[in-house]
Amino acid sequence: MHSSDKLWSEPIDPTKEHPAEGVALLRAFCREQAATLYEAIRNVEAHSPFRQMVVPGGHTMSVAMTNTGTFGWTTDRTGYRYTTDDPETGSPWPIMAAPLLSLARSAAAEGGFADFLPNSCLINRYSVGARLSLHQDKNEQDYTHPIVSVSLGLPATFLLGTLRRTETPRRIRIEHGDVLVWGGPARLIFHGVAPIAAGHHPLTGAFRINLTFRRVAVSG
Ligand SMILES: O=C(O)CCC(=O)C(=O)O
Ligand SMILES: [Fe+2]
Repeated sequence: MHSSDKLWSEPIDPTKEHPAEGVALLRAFCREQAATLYEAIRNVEAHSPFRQMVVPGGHTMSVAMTNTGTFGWTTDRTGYRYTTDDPETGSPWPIMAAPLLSLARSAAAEGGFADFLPNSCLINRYSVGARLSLHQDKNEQDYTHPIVSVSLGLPATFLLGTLRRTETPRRIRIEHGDVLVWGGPARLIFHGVAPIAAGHHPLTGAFRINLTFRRVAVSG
């Protein structure tokens, strides 16, 4: 039996950890709603498919991405940006579904950031071997709002760094249903994801899915 097969019958025991100042790790916070969240993701994917984007250096990312919300994060050879339209379809990014928005808001509040109103949700899909190198989230222009980062499906090793790129990040195992919230003094921490190990998850199959909710400055 896969260890992940047990997930649905295990008692839900959410716990809150504070791995660093301004960082909250909400264990199993959205496990009960995972199927509803995943349905919303599948609906986004039907309109704006996952795609592997190219970074300015010319390298193709191993993570496949799409977006939901008013603004979607994209990259191509010319740089990183937020757009209101999906460059692949020419249509606006799909509207953020109510269960996604309410999860982001409640997780932020639980993490100490009341009244978070995200207008962007980047959906990252990791297959075996996919990774995200150490980076800061700094394309949003207004850093008073936190980041809410939701994990579904296969587990991952999250690399939790500090405000300095050269400091060795802590390795934190993140599981299906866990939510990480960071902001305030931690808003610009370096972070990343180690290569995903092969596995099978009853909800997402061969993938890990991450939802990264942000509030992007509307003008400027
Ligand atoms: O997949 C994750 O857990 C992190 C994603 C992330 O850091 C990002 O999309 O900026
Ligand atoms: Fe990030």
